[in-house]
Amino acid sequence: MACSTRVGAWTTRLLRVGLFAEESVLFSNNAPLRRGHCRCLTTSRRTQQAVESNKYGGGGAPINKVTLPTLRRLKQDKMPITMVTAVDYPSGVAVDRAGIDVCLVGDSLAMVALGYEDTSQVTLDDMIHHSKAVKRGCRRAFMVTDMPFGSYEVSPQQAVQSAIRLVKEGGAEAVKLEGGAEMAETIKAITRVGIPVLGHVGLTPQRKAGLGGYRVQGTTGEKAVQLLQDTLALEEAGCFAVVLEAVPSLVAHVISKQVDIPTIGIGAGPGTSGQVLVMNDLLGIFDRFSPKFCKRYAELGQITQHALSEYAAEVRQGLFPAQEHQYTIKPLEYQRFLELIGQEEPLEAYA
Ligand SMILES: Nc1nc(=O)c2c([nH]1)NC[C@@H]1CN(c3ccc(C(=O)N[C@@H](CCC(=O)O)C(=O)O)cc3)CN21
Ligand SMILES: CC(C)C(=O)C(=O)O
Repeated sequence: MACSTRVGAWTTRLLRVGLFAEESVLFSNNAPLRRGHCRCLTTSRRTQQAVESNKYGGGGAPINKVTLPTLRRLKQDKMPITMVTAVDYPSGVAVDRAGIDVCLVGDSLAMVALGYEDTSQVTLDDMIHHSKAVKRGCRRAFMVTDMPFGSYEVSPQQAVQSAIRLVKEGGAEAVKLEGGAEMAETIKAITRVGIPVLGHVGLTPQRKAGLGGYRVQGTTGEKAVQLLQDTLALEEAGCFAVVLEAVPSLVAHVISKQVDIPTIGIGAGPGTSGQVLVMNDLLGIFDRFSPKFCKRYAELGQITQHALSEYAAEVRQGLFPAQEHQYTIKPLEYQRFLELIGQEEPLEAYA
């Protein structure tokens, strides 16, 4: 029984990778598998079809597009939902190629892409501009855009108008907004016009000043109850999932068990239905702060710095461009060129 459950989970896992990764090493005939007993799955017809169908059809939606039912199914199958932020076309492409389920155009782009101190100054127009770029690269993942501070708090009407712009102009498939029970009416108004809403409780960065900084939330019994009530209110209001940010793992786990919708954690431990990180943090290209919850999977900041310094040094030393980076002209044409401009002396050879 336990064994078949495990194989079942692995079937799902393998199918997901096959469905979503553009060049899946797991499916090449002699690629090593992490679990030997699942090798038979690599040759199953369904899997093969999944790999072959993993191509974008002429301008239409990719065959294996992630939708709300996909996310519900992942939670049902106890498969962790993966979510990461993107801010532009290349990061959108990277999310899609990695087979990430949800691509968040988070308002953290204020800090990681625009250099603001916090997320308070980023505008709806900024979010639309970045969403458009991400969407051009990210077509398979489900794209959610953050409603920026000031674009939804005034009234449900204001929120609906802003959400419609994010969908219509930015290409968002859903919107995310921060806050608990007090946002219920707003969430109902947005979902009523057919726009899915992702909730966000715990550390809500747009309320940084009110929270007294970027601090862990729900750390007392009473505060944890409040967090649970807020999450239940968001579910009741119609959110398709809720982000839990910077809360103790035990609290996030209990909350996740109490709601039917998926919970996506950032600094909320492994007991949620999924995880989200800011791409710049996990790639090591943001160094203004490093929250405890962030794991750096690469040091691209260092790699970038090294590459740029080396380029500058090579240009200064005359090592770049080398022969292989240059275009040529036929000798006779070059001769003709010199004659036409009346230049008799051939130039000195390059240094
Ligand atoms: N690059 C980036 N990554 C993020 O995760 C992120 C942003 N930007 N911008 C918007 C918010 C701000 N976030 C933050 C920022 C700092 C901490 C932080 O330093 N937290 C302390 C907690 C201290 C405590 O309360 O004990 C930590 O040590 O993790 C947490 C979340 C999350 N969001
Ligand atoms: C940290 C994530 C959840 C976010 O809200 C953002 O990137 O803005």
